[in-house]
Amino acid sequence: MELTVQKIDAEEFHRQRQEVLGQWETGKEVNFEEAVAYHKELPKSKIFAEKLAEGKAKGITYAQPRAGVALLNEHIELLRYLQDEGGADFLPSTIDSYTRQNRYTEAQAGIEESQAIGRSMLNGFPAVNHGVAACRRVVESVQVPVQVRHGTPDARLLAEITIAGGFTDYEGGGISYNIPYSKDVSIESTIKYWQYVDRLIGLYEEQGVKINREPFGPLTGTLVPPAISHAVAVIEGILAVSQGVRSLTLGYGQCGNLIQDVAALHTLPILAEEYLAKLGLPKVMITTVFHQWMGGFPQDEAKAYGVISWGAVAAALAKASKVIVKTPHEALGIPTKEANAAGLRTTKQILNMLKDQKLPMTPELALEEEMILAETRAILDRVLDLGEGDAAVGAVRAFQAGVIDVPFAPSRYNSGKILPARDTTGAVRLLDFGNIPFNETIKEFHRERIAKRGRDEGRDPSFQMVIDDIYAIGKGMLVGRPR
Ligand SMILES: CCC[C@H]1O[C@@H](n2cnc3c(N)ncnc32)[C@H](O)[C@@H]1O
Repeated sequence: MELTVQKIDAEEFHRQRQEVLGQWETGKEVNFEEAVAYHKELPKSKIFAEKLAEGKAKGITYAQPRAGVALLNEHIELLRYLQDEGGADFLPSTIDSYTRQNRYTEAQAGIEESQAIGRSMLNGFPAVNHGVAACRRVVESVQVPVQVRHGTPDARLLAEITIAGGFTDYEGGGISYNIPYSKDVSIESTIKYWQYVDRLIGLYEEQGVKINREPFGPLTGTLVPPAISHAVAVIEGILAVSQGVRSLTLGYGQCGNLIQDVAALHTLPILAEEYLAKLGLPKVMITTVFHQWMGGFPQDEAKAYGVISWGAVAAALAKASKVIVKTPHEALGIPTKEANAAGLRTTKQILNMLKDQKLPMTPELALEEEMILAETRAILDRVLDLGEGDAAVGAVRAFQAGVIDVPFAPSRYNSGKILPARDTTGAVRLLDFGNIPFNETIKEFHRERIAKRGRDEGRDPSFQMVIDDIYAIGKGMLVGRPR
């Protein structure tokens, strides 16, 4: 099938579906018509898009953790704990790494090992192996909507199983779950895999079943400038809506400078609506998700709570629809349920205290918003030029040309020529622009701010700044100042 943004035709979808449902034995549990009927029985309180719409109308910022363990009963116990003790407004099921790589045989071995040893030997919930009925037990065991969170390049079977299993939100995308998660998988192949996922959700939507889609905003989560992650988020939104998705949560990973982060959250939905309209695509519900700092964390738990709190402040002042919460065990590994719940309570304390405040518009905030809009438009317009109007073709060509370039990405399909560094206020700028299509005005904006940092620190801007910034937060700072 040649790459196109156009809706997958019914025959091609059906052909793929036979193959996908045969990839593991639990695929035969999926019955689309039965699953539609199951979804229609779900109470409104368990439908992600409905709760997001309520929150959007009331200006609420919801809190959601990441969480997943190998065995079904323990996973349910974990989610209930995060709901009851953490106050989670939404729940995840974070999927294990074997399942993310379609290695269901190893996932099965991990389940058996976990049963034998009595603790989770997988770093997430192996939903494909557990199957549809088990997913429904998860959904029926909690009071709030549940979302599939993962990092799967070929996420087709996982989508079939979990959506038939009652999950009402599905994270990821053909770019955002490739570039940061794979080394050697073509962008064309993962865009196609994810067009299947979005078409499946389009088919549910056509039956009146709302399934929300959340492209993975942070990408590598390491000094990713807002315009880069916004460009990917908007493209994945275009690809999803083109297949029939009607409810999108677009995401952004905290960078750490409050003005920049608030400007990023304000501009993301504006850009999405602008480009969906430009391409003549239908209006859809757009919400936003703010990810608390995705880079290196301090080991000291008190400092970790500081980072978590700062992420909660930025999410609240940006009026994000949802914030994804970190835990004080971030520097250590998979958090205990107690640590996970603690991160949630810290976050909700901040959200509750700040819910009646907002960051006033200032010249600095207005300028930051103007720059993010101009930068993202420069990238997206070039993507559409390269694709001759087709966002799917344009995305592949844009990565080939380095027009989209994600810092610190493992994928060999990513140019890796750009180099980000913080300016003296901690905002993320570009030290090296690679082939990103920014005009001289934009480049000067970045250069002069990084030059100012150099003067403040008595050193020439260099790669050392980048290295210092990568370790800064883990060492208790934001800007990687020289010792
Ligand atoms: C984008 C994913 C990175 C983040 O995702 C967290 N993460 C991964 N797997 C689990 C899990 N099984 N339970 C709780 N958190 C998890 C990591 O800590 C990190 O913050």
